[in-house]
Amino acid sequence: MPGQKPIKVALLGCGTVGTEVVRLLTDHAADLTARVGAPVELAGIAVRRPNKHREVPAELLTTDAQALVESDVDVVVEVIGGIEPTRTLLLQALRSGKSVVTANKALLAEHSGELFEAADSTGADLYFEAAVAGAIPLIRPLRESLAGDRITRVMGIVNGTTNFILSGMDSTGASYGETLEEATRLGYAEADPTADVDGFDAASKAAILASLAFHTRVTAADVHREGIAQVSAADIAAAKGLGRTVKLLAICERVSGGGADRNDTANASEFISVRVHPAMIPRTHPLAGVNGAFNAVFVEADAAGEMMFYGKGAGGAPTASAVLGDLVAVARNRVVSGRGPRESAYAALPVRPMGQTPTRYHISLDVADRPGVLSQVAAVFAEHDVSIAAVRQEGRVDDASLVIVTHAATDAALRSTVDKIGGLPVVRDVVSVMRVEGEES
Ligand SMILES: NC(=O)C1=CN([C@@H]2O[C@H](COP(=O)(O)OP(=O)(O)OC[C@H]3O[C@@H](n4cnc5c(N)ncnc54)[C@H](O)[C@@H]3O)[C@@H](O)[C@H]2O)C=CC1
Ligand SMILES: N[C@@H](CC=O)C(=O)O
Ligand code: NA
Repeated sequence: MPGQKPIKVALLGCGTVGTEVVRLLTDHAADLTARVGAPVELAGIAVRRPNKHREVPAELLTTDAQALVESDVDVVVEVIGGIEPTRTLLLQALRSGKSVVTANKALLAEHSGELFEAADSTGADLYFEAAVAGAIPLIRPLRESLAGDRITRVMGIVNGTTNFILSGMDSTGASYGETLEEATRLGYAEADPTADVDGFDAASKAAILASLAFHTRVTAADVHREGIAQVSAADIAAAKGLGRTVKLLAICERVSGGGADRNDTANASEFISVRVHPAMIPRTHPLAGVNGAFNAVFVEADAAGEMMFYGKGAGGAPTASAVLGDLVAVARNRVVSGRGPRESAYAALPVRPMGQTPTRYHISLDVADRPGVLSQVAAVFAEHDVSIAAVRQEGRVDDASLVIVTHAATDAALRSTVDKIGGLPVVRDVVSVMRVEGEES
């Protein structure tokens, strides 16, 4: 592209992902120029400690991220993470007409509204493929490919660290601590791994997916969130014994209801439900075979039917691949003075609280092996209006295990049922209580 003005890029952050972004930009410079139609030039890299980055050209490093954003660049690529200073830096970039590419799901899940408004104020692009499911193309399919369809459900495994831990516990019996350490060493875990383990990372991703799928602004605060800290070896063993496995699922659903006011969930004609929690799924379910740091997401749409997206959801290189894809897209837009998709939140569907979202449960109990136990337990379920779908009892010498799977029940009904059952003299221990997904109800 002789004579074509270069697209100048500011990179904010040079950790696990940033280092790989620099490598891909450098290694693929000629191809990127050909694909964009102009040279893509790294103008500077903002870091905290320049002496820790011997792998990147020293003359590009700066500790002044704000000055870099204010300089004569076209695109700001943000791979620092967290809310501040990134929110301020990206608002500044967008308000001065610079396109932004970010991998920062935590920021998008809380502040996408103001970021999109800042982008609209100047016609800048905001792209974020890396923010959900790393390398897997998922944001672009939802924002563009499926923009003409009606998406009804998005469900999947969107956190590599927790999937690495749960699949390790399931296959090798490895301890929770060991696998978390390994996930951190491999660059999957967030700077603070509690964001992964407590489900915050998956909840941010669920908020982004639900916003795109349902044309509604959904924030992390709208997402019901449970992490994996409470998943015990007993839960994993109970699941295995019944041909199931435990996964941390992000589930975004369109649900019919009975009004149109976003805050009036009792009378809305359509809601959405957005939740992240561990669940037992059948070992035959396609998500059961998604192991290690891999992610997989099912999307169901009226006309398209069912689709599954699978691949590497974490790690430096896979995430950098998604960042580079976005960089090429925004750079191409600048070359032709075009623009990518804006925010689409016109539907503004109400989010149904988890308390009104029934799910199925698996309950394992250690009980005394004597006549009448099952009827005592069943009576407590009936008393709380929780309907039993299946029961399995296995006797041992002096005690037995009782496994119950319910039809869909609310959290509140299930909790009071389990509390009362735990207090029955014939129940020795409530071994495991977990939601069940992926089975016919
Ligand atoms: N590691 C992964 O697998 C994935 C990460 N992401 C997201 O990518 C972003 C970056 O993640 P990682 O590279 O893993 O994190 P990291 O912690 O390895 O890198 C972040 C870097 O930013 C630097 N930094 C912090 N504050 C700064 C400031 N004010 N100015 C300049 N540099 C600053 C840190 O020193 C660090 O080197 C996060 O938003 C993360 O959620 C998204 C998908 C996958
Ligand atoms: N910490 C995240 C990284 C990618 O988003 C994960 O484990 O999936
Ligand atoms: Na992605």
